[in-house]
Amino acid sequence: MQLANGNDIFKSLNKAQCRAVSSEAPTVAILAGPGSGKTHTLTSRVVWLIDHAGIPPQDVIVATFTNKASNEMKARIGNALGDGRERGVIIGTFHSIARRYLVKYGRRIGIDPKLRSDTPLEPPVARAWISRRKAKGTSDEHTIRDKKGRSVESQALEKCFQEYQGQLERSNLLDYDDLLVRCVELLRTFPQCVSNIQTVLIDEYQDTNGVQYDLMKLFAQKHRRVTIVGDPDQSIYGWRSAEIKNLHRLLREYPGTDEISLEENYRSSSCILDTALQVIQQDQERYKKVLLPVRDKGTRPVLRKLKSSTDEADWIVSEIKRIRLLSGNMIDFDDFAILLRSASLSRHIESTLGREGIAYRMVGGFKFYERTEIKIILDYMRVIHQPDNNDAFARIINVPKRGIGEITIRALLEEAERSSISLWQLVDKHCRGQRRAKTNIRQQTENALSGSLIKPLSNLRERVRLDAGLGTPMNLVELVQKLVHDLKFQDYLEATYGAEYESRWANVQEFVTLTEEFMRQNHGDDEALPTIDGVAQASDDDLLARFLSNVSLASDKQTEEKDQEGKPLVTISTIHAAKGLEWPVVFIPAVYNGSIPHLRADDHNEERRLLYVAMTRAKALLYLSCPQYTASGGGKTTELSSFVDLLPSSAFLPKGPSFDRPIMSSVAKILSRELPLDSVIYKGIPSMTAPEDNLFPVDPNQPVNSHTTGEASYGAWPRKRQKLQHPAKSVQVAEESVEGWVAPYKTTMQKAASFTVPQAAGFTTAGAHMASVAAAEASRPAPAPGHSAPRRTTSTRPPNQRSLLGYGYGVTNHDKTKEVVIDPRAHAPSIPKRAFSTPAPPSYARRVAAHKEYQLPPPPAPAIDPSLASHKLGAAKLPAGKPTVRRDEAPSKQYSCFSSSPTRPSASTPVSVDPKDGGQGPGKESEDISPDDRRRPAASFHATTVAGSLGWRPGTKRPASLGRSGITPIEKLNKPYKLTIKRS
Ligand SMILES: Nc1ncnc2c1ncn2[C@@H]1O[C@H](COP(=O)(O)OP(=O)(O)OP(=O)(O)O)[C@@H](O)[C@H]1O
Repeated sequence: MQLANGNDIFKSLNKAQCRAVSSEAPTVAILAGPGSGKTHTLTSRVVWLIDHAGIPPQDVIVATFTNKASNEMKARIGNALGDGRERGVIIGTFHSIARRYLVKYGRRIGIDPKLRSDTPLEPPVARAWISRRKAKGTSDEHTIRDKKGRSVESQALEKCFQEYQGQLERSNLLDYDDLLVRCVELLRTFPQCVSNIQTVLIDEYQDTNGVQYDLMKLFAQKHRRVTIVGDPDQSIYGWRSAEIKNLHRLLREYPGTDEISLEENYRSSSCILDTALQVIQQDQERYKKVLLPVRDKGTRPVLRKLKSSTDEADWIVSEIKRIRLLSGNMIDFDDFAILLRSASLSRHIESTLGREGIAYRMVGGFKFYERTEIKIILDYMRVIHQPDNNDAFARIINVPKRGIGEITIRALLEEAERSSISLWQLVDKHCRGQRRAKTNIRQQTENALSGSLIKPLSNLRERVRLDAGLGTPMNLVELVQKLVHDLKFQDYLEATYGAEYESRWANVQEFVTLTEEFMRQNHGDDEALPTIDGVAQASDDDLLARFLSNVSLASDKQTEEKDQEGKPLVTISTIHAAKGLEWPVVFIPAVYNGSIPHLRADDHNEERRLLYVAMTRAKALLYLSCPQYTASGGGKTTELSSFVDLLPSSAFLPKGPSFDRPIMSSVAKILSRELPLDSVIYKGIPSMTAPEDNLFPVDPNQPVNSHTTGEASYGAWPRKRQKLQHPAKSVQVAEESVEGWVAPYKTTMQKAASFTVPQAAGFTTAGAHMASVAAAEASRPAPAPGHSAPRRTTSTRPPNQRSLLGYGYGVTNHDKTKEVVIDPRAHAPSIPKRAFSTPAPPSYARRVAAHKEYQLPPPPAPAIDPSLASHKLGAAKLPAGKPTVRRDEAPSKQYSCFSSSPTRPSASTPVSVDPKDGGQGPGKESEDISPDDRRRPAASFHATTVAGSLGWRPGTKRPASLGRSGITPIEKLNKPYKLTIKRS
């Protein structure tokens, strides 16, 4: 059908969608599965009704579930109509539409147009009861049970309800539920208010509750023209009184409804859809319907098992980076969503994203450190640490309530300022009776403050201070637990937030876990600076101070991210808030019993539907994960969610897929995007990047690969800064696959004199490193005559891990025969296989010697005062000038974190790296250094920082990565080749 502006809205619709859009029936019910185009169809129907059926936009009401959905829908209608007519459509959530009617016509039922909404109500049980009573609409069920399952005396509640309502009316207040209830009252009493409305359309109908159903009917009372779209399988708001039975009610009350089902899923790959359907089909009572995939098969969803929640977060972030890199940025950060059953699960993921400099947005809630309950505890800790922190003290002085009003707090602050003392000191003086006259603080308030704030906090302060000499000091975990206990914080949350309290309490528990982890990771003085002769250092053993500054850095980072408009952001969302949305890649962490299905959920079918909703948000790649323990180094053991456990193991891949060309092409096809050329993809990949999901073992009981193999990776930073390993091991990695070859060019590593000196534990300079390596090499006993030097291993890659060189070319045999054969591409016959077989690394000493052949630039003026040149690194155990340890005695750990990483243009990395990384990442470094460079090991420099002429010397073996023509290694990666590496 051509619109007036020439657009054809039917062009993007299938047959069933076209029928739904142009149905002449007064009532149309479109019931279909996820991704079948319900919202798309509803939007098109609005356009059709306005443009084709000629209904004036202002006579159309469209109710959506969220403001975001209504904004999007309005934009789409506007795009199709193209002439601004969409501005007339009454579109919004039920609440916002109801509010509009009450503001315009509410006076008729005694509502002042300047009505205000929302007011806090206590106690919570009564509040929940009242809310549910209002949500039921005309339903007459007025008894409920409280949280512990006891039936609540409805008479008493009724009285409470009447008093509550009376108070609201006297104050011209409407609470959230009232908006709907009073609008129903208005439209019943004065139907003429909606006499113009010709048609009503409802999105996400399965989540309407009783009063919303009443409203829908009242909006449409004149013409009884209603269109609804919904999916009973996606009903996830039962806990908010959504009623699936509204569907039957509609069919009963609107006979002749045109029921249309949409059977094609346009969103997800067929593999994702199959697995999601297997989950929802476990519910035997559901309304069955057909849902057929339209998209490519794609790859199977991943079910990844990890050791702990911390590992889980690290793995998610490493996978995000892997996908982004190996897709050549075809998939960017805003294509990823991490969907959580509860917001309290976000903390590890937020902190890992922050540490990695990846910006994210939080949908459906606040970021962890911005949550009220967390802010309160932190403020208490700040006051304990520094009682003179006026801001923090003023925020907690009446939280929980101590009978101090705003006016008193202001008066106290002013008095403190006049007297040039802190608020704490002032209140302390009042409480001791040392001060009286100037404030209006009353005696009983003083007592309350003294007993509930000053004394307990002073006491805690004494107990956490190491220098108090009061025996074993209280540690951070004990401090938080004691605070939470003494403040009766659980009761406070319950009394303040009612039904919402559980998720807030879960955040508090998560905060306790955070302190436990902090304690585990900070038992030593990890933040030591080099000691300098004659310059004394203060001891930094105040864990509370360190903890608080880490938190500030992390939360500053979150705040800064607010300003990153236009920048692609990873989305973290609750599953509930993700309804109706879609992303190319979706992660669903914490898939264990207790999380999903949730510990306190009554309705397991609704929990299953939640998982189904989450899984069906994914277009091309879907990842589920389950940590073995809920926290690192301990925590509770978990059990895989029974919804997933019931599925055959063949439904999932045990780890992320290999993103070779065929797989990435299929992903591109599903997303209708263009996959960049291999050469473009390779250019963006730092050398030595592990192309596989191999950073964590598939069996979480096995040790973590990255820590044991030292394989370079773009994965997460090690949680704890690595101590300096013996240099010999680093050499081994640096020399991988280039034995017998003398570097004919200078590398950044050889310009060690120009490096800056990072002064943190675990770091050394490249120069120091090279000198010690040369010394180690020199101290190696010469091989006996007739014996060749012991052969060094050519790779530290584990047998099951593919080299980056193999990416995109179909590696075969890689762990069975210990031989990696990278299939040739047809147009690469000129490079003989043997030329690249088993290249052995040259000695590092020879490379150092080679480096001497080149003239180094004159050394820059010393950055450090020569008088301080005798400084020694504190915790960093630097090798002595002449290492005595022989290479073959070297410890097996590999040092993979050189701070002397050269600055590299970070063209493909739009994320600016914040040196303030929450104290959990690397030390302060140049902001020019891209995150990838930060963790690029020394071994990788040679491929990317070539400064001299290229080419290879006759008589030496050509390195695998350097072609005959002397092209740079990275260019070589962009060319077709055939490579065989024999692993000895
Ligand atoms: N006929 C079609 N041809 C191609 N793509 C379509 C078609 N119909 C819908 N789509 C696309 O399918 C995806 C899902 O559509 P939409 O969000 O409308 O589905 P939905 O049924 O409302 O999903 P859900 O119930 O899961 O929220 C969107 O990306 C949409 O553009």
